[in-house]
Amino acid sequence: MNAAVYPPKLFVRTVPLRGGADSLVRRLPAGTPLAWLTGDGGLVGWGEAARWDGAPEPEGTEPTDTTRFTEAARWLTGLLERTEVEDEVGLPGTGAAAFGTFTFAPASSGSAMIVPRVLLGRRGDRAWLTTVTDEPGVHPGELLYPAPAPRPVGPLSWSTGARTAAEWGGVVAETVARIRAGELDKAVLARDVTALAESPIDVRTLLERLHHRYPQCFTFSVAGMVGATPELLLRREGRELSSLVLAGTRPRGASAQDDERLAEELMSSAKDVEEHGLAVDSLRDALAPLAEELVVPSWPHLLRLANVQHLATRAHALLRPGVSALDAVAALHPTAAVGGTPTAAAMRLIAEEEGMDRGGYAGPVGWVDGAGNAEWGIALRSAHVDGARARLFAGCGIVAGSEPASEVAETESKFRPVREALTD
Ligand SMILES: C=C(O[C@H]1C=CC=C(C(=O)O)[C@@H]1O)C(=O)O
Repeated sequence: MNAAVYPPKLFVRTVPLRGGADSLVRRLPAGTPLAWLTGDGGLVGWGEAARWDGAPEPEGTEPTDTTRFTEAARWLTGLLERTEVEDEVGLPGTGAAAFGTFTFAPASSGSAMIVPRVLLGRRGDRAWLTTVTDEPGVHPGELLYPAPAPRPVGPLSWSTGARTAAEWGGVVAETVARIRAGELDKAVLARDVTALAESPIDVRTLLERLHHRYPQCFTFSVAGMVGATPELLLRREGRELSSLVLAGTRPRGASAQDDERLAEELMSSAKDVEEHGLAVDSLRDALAPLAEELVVPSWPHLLRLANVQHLATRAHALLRPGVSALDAVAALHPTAAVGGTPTAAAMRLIAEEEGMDRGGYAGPVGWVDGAGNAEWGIALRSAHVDGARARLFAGCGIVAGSEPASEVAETESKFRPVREALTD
């Protein structure tokens, strides 16, 4: 059924939670949790009051096609028009809110938007509960039963994805040759590995471990996509937009001295500064037509995570009136941190060379509320979890100066967050 045609009428109520909500994950029932967790708060949800599933575009559709975003935006607008909201809190994420995941490429399946039946949120010392019903005045009073504790994952068997590490190194070498021949400037190539557990994986276990180990990241779970991404495609509050662009990577060092040496090497590497610059340029070019003001620092800073360190640039914009969060998501995806430069040539090369369907990996993932506030990350350091199976993804920006062996090593560092979250 195409839910986009007949969104249901919904009744939404948000109330403050006086006792706070210390661990959002610990409130989640098992099943298919919805989550967006940041250092100091976030949103978790469960149940489905309304859902949109994007139909994949036909094979051969232009890789930069944005139909899935416009369809989702149309569905959301229709839904919000038919929604009655009582909001006693009035913060970003209160009132009507939907979680979403979009595929990297238009011809993949997996784009979805979900309005949960129950949503629990926290921002600083404010916490709230939102309930969504099909009839007015029947909001259940007590929904915060203690949930059963998350289950360990148990033993896993690992297998190669579309390509072995060695084969993928060959693809990197081929891509470097195409870049040096002048076909394009940059392409972000990814590979996958699969883990199979003996019983369905409890996503809450992954969320808890990822959030604990990567508090600066955005830990998410939406329609099977689970991970902890450091890359913020956009945050929209009112008309203010911010974005954190990442590209250029080194591992963390074994000692403080080693760490410092790797950081200095990264900050002064012409190859990484070029790779980063292309990602920043793609964001600036996509955002400029949507913005009245745009501030992009001219030099990146260093972002240190538990597994890797990155070159990072935080951009700020004041959006033109009428530009919605999903308009901005559609315009910004894919930045050259996950696609390449020029975008269309890089998307074609990715489709030809990678030998796999990325699904939601490297696509936008996040949430949007009825007032238009939103946070969307890029689904990196992530896996698609389906029952007992998790398919993990990791990719690297390839430019003329890239070396296959170091790119293979970099993918291993980028698999680590989910690999370790799966390990009891
Ligand atoms: C494509 C990924 O990372 C991107 C984001 C940060 C740094 C990157 C890099 O240095 O290659 C990538 O552009 C990934 O984690 O799968």
